[in-house]
Amino acid sequence: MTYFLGLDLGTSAVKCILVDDTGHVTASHSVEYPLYQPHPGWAEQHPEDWWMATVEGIRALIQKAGIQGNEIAGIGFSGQMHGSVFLDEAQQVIRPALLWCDQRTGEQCEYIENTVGREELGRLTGNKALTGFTAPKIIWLRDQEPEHYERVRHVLLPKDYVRLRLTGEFGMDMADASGTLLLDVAGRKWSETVVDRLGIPMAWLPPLFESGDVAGKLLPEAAALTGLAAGTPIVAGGGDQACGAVGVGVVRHGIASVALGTSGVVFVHDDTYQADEACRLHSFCHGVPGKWHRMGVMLAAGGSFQWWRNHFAHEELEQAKREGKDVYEILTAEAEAAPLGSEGLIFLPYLSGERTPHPDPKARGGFIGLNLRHGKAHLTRAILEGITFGLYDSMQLIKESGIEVTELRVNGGGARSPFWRQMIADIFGIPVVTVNSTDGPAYGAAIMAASGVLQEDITTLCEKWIQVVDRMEPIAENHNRYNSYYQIYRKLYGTLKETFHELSDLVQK
Ligand SMILES: Nc1ncnc2c1ncn2[C@@H]1O[C@H](COP(=O)(O)OP(=O)(O)O)[C@@H](O)[C@H]1O
Ligand SMILES: O=C(CO)[C@@H](O)[C@H](O)COP(=O)(O)O
Repeated sequence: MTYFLGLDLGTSAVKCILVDDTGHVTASHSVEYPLYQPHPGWAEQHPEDWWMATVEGIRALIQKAGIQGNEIAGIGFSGQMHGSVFLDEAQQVIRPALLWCDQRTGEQCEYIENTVGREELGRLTGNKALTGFTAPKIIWLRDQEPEHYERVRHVLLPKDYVRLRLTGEFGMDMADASGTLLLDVAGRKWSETVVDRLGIPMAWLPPLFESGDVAGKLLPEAAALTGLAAGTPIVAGGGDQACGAVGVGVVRHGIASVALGTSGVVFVHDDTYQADEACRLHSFCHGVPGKWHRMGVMLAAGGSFQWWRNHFAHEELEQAKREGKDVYEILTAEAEAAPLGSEGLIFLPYLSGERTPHPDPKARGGFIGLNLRHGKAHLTRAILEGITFGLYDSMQLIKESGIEVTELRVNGGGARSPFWRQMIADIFGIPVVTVNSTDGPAYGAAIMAASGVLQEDITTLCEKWIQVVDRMEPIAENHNRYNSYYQIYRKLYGTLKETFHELSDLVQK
């Protein structure tokens, strides 16, 4: 049997899946690694942790599946986007990587917009300067750690660093490169103008590939460590959002994906390059060669729910341990018992600041409307509702761009919950569909690997391999009731913005 290996280097773990040549997932294995927050708003990881976890994950997967490494015909890589891996002349990591959710680069974003010109930047890259993107991180290093900046010879994104260790080759796919703010997204090439105006040496940036292109072959030493066969082809893969969309079949108009990972994303496919003047949505290259996509990104979607679990779900964590259950299932069951609208309680999910639709690193979270009747179940439900309202904000921008969406395909950890899926259908007023693969980005990466090795296009493979297994219709009455809450939700950021900034500044002092 021939297999393809899909790897997703996520924020919390690397997820490894094995897919056979009919598209069936035969085994999976995840290995977690830590995230460091040395200061408020900072988020870093050690590239060495990604490498060790990937090696361990692949080894364990092969063992679990009971196959030989040489039965794997190709490898595809998905990865958390935007993170900066700085390498020196000897390809050694200079400092921990700054991640997509790191908010330290507000000043550098202003500098970039002033240096390149705000409108010019939008015209050249399709995007505006956002704190999570890679270019502001490079400028931050120049400003704050000049001794490190001096040593930089290569800048890579997270999965591209691990692929370098596997193959010895530098490379980056168009989809992930779009999130650097250095790509001419329309032209699918590095923007010489932006790179030049920011004084970043072009030699630091790797060669570009489409997602299904073979970007290297497995080195013998990496084969010995992982149990794979030397020479196995590795395709360029994609940023996790493009891979996730491919993994649920969002490769044509009319279908949107909703990703509920640590971040939350609403994603639509574009056949041609499209960007709105104000760059309110991200306009990026898709993982489908020659196609594009737009998306709105929330920074703490599943991340808000995870925060709630970590700090306020001690009883549920104990119960989960005792009964061998998933703590999120216990929490969502509690939330389901509270009434729609959480009896007048609204949660604002800006725990990590926000990107879409409020690009504001100083935005903060909150519960609005608390009264004495409210108990824990109300708060848990309000969190899920608030996250979903935040995603619906992105859908409003998509609708305003004239895109009609008739179906939503969910992926990411949050998509496991039928209660949350129905809530999404009800709030959006659009049917929510689940597909046979629940491994979104890793599955998309495996499709890209198969595309590169079998020389079949990604869209055809999606049509062959992906089937709809469940569909939830929106309930009209719930949509109307949620809409009354949403109208209040969408006013709250504007009302509280100044307060958020004052609070954020107090903590920074
Ligand atoms: N059974 C579940 N019900 C609801 N939400 C869940 C469930 N399992 C996981 N989640 C949510 O999914 C998130 C993790 O999603 P995942 O796609 O694994 O994230 P990442 O790729 O960022 O590491 C958790 O933080 C949590 O909010
Ligand atoms: O910043 C973005 C997309 O622009 C995030 O989607 C990251 O790519 C990480 O996502 P998770 O899968 O960890 O939520």
